[in-house]
Amino acid sequence: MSIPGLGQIAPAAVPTATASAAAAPPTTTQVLEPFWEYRFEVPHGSTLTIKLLSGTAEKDGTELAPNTPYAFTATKSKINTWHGCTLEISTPPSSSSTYDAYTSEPTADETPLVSYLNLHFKLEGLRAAAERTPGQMGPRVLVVGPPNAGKTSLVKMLTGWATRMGRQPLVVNTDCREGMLSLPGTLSAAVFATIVDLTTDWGSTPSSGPSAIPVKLPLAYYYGLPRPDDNPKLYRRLTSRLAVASSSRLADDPDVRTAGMLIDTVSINNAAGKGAYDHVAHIVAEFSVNIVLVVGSERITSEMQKRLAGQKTTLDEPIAVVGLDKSGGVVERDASFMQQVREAAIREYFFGNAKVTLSPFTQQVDYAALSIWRINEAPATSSSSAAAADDDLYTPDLSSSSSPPSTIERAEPSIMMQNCTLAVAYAGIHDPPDAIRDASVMGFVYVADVDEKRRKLRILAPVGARLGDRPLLWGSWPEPMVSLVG
Ligand SMILES: Nc1ncnc2c1ncn2[C@@H]1O[C@H](COP(=O)(O)OP(=O)(O)OP(=O)(O)O)[C@@H](O)[C@H]1O
Repeated sequence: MSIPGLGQIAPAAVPTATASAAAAPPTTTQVLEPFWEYRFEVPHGSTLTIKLLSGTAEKDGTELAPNTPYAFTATKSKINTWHGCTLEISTPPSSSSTYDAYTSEPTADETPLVSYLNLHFKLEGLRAAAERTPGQMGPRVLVVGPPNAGKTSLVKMLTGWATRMGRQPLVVNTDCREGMLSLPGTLSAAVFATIVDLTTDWGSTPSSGPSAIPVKLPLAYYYGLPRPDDNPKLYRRLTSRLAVASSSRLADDPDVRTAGMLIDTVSINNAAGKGAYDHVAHIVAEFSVNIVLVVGSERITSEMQKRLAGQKTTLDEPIAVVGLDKSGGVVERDASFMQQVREAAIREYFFGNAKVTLSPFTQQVDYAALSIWRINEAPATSSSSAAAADDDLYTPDLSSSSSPPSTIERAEPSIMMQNCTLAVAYAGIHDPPDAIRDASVMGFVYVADVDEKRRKLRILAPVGARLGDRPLLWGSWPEPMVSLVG
């Protein structure tokens, strides 16, 4: 069997479990030659444990410690090696299923990992140059591409490699469908100065419990809708807020400034119209992006080159658009897999994971005690998009002087809120709607039950603070869960 760009697949599983050890987890060893990668898919409810027996290996840029078991669940990913390694793979009997494991032929000029690593060294050169020149910023890199191109994986690898070289990049997630160190529906940014917990996506969402891996505290804004086009004005408003906060973080901290930014984005699919490119152009302008990486699409690469031709950043630097190959190993994650991932993230936020158990506080709250604000969908109308279309590139229309009308409105609690996750805004309940809309997120609460007769809500919160003191933002993403508590 052959995977485009990665040559011949050579299954290299060598069973080591003996027939007599029937109760022991089935264990195999995988021997990986230099540049090979081991791909695995673990469904929900299953666990796959990987231990590095010898050599060196990494997952998305973060090295595996030797002889340490890493348990993966509900994930599709890979372990790769530059120098060769031996991995021990075990699947506990309780696992309902596991997928086949593969290794790929070591073809250095066919694996995009080598070009990704070269790119990292190029970025490293820019960081070193920024270090030599006081006040200069390191690269601000934006990763775009079609769905399932490996964009997030690339951002993770560049982050992992940068932190291993002692850099402290600011990593920004503008993909509202997935959360980074936060729940889905949020746009967030965090400085990565230490390693990522490689059994999770980006590391766990900061919670009230202890953690073995240093916790990264993100700055997050709640968008609460699945697509930027569901409310383009709000999406741009919040990305602009995030950009302002990110730029000031870079200005304040020389280590972060020289490391620069790595920004993940929402996918641009084939049917994407001008709006999708306008969102990208907005992010390029607001974050002063000087390198746009396009993964796995010549069409998007040439569209971006056309749109950004001759453009300069606010610092008067040219903007480079670089097309990169997609890895043949990237897998599609279907809607139900992703829904389970979102549910697991919410569950983990309140109840912890296999390593840390959390006990959320449950409170009965009167309707009248809460200040809840609904985030509405407000797709661009044809007249407003026509107005925006008069310029091929992004025209900044969201400066603080021309604030858009508020896109949130006061909501009376209702049964519609049952099983919804609400964001707690860093604002006062008497603040004007625009200030509440623009506020960053303190945390989340979950509506376990709505009693319409008694006009009470049963709410789960990670800490026992009074809920009436802060406005709560109610969006439609992440979607209501089946039920978090019995
Ligand atoms: N070489 C690989 N081998 C196996 N799995 C991989 C490989 N590269 C990426 N993946 C997995 O493929 C899935 C999709 O990758 P990723 O999330 O990076 O893509 P994306 O372009 O960001 O997706 P989206 O369109 O959802 O934003 C992830 O589960 C990722 O871990």
